[in-house]
Amino acid sequence: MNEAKTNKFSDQLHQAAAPLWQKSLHHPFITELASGQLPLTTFRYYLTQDTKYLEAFNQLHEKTAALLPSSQGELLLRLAREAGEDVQHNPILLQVDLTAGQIRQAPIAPNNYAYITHMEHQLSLSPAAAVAGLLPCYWLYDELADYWKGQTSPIPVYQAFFNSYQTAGFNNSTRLLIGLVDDLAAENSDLVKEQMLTAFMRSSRYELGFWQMAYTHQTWDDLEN
Ligand SMILES: Cc1ncc(CN)c(N)n1
Repeated sequence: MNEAKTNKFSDQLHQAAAPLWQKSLHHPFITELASGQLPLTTFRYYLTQDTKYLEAFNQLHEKTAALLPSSQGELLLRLAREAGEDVQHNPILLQVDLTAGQIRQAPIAPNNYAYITHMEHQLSLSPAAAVAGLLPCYWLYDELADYWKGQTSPIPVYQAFFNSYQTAGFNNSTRLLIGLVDDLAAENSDLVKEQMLTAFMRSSRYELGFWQMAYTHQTWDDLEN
């Protein structure tokens, strides 16, 4: 076994989150996307919430980059640009006739709100925790993309969604962010590393919650029941 690999902080993170990520991989939202059985209204709900999420996520990159030394901040902004998730020009939104106005008018759902708020909170703890909180968004979808390589959905727009994450740009951005997290862990104290682990695990839970939120079309009224 490669000792350098097993000593990496990101390996610890991956190991801790693996059971949660397995649940994401096998969530009914994902399996029904692949089988083609997912209702289009559910996919539209997901895309509506995801567009709001990605807008906030882009801003979080900028806020986090501003707290990092300039070389690390520039790297963070570059990998976000090169990941290929362009919320302004997402062809999948066009394919399901989802307009910017419809997305704006839809209320943000509780899990989405909590996930974004959680990532924003990390900014007040440490830049390293903020970066670690961003990582599951890349890394989980990169693993999903790998899993999706063997799948073909009978619904073309669901297949287009799978394909959109199977790009060298997304994979490369994920690798760069993992490297940045490892660098930050190496530079920081045990206390900060603990913050990083907590931020990463909570983001992983909110990722799993995101599928469930979309699958059930979660609303704020649901919190009363
Ligand atoms: C909620 C969520 N998590 C992750 C990704 C992929 N960056 C995404 N688009 N949306």
